Amino acid sequence: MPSADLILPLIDLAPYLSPDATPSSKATVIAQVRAAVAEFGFFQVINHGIPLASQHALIEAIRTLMRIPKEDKLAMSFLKNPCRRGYEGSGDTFRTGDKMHDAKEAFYIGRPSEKIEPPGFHGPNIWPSPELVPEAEFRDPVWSYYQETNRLGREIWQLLIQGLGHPGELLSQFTKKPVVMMKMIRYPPFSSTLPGQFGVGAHTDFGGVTVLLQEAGRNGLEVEHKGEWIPVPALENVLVINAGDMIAGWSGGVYQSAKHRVINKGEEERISCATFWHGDLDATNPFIDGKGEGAAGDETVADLLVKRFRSQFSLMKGKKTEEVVRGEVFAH
Ligand SMILES: O=C(O)CCC(=O)C(=O)O
Ligand SMILES: [Fe+2]
Repeated sequence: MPSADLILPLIDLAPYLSPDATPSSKATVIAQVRAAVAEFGFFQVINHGIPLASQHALIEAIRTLMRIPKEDKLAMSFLKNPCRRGYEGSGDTFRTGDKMHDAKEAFYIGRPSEKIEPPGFHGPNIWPSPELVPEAEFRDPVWSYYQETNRLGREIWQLLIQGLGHPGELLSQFTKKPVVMMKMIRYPPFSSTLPGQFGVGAHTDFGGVTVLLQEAGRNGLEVEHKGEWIPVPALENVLVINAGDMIAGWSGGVYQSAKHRVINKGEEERISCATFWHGDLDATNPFIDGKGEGAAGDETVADLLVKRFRSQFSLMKGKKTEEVVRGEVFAH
């Protein structure tokens, strides 16, 4: 049962991001973020720097894309793409241990690279042809939001690094060409969902920082906290931030990676967009500089992502390591 009493912390990022932020106003935000991620693994933010118009344009773009004919969406299937970019149909994701596949459909883009780069995290994006969806209605607003959410993901990473007592500049050693995947999601209305089916089944995120935009008023996200499910209200111009397993592990357990799930109980579709800001493929734990807290270990971002993708999805059962490494079974 979702708990009505608990709410996630709501953090104002202005005292950290604004041009007149001072060392002391920044320190306050760093402490708030540390406390929230240590307790809940999740928090919500205001004054995050992503313009409202850009959020609205993104949501409209996702809605537009999801309305094109099914066969045109399937022609862009992420299952056929070596870097897992493109369209994920309802039912394509089945987490090990789930009773039923996810109801959601989604579309993925990431850092664009001309060539497919092993192990399959970097490569060209897929876009619908302009005849199908004019660039002004999908590609342009999506790309512009991707860049904004990238900037915010970087700031949150820096906040987390500072929260463990390290200088924020450590991030520039950790990342020059980070893996940043963006997943645009549509949840069908409740009446189109099978009995017992979740929009997204309970899971933790795999990697670094997740920045989540929920369409205002379309609730459905719940976060597990001490055995209870906390509903996360979908509020206008409020983003949700959470830490993934890589951060939790690298922080030596100071930061939490909380389980969460989505059930759209409404009679209207729900649109959301999650950006997963991981880090450079060959980067190792940025929380270690010999000073602050942090766990030891020399695994890279690529090692941890591949390991998690292999263990979580049934899709991967029976797949050979070479196939995983080629990126054939890479999904969020
Ligand atoms: O759509 C949401 O509100 C959450 C999505 C999510 O948890 C995910 O894609 O990992
Ligand atoms: Fe998630």
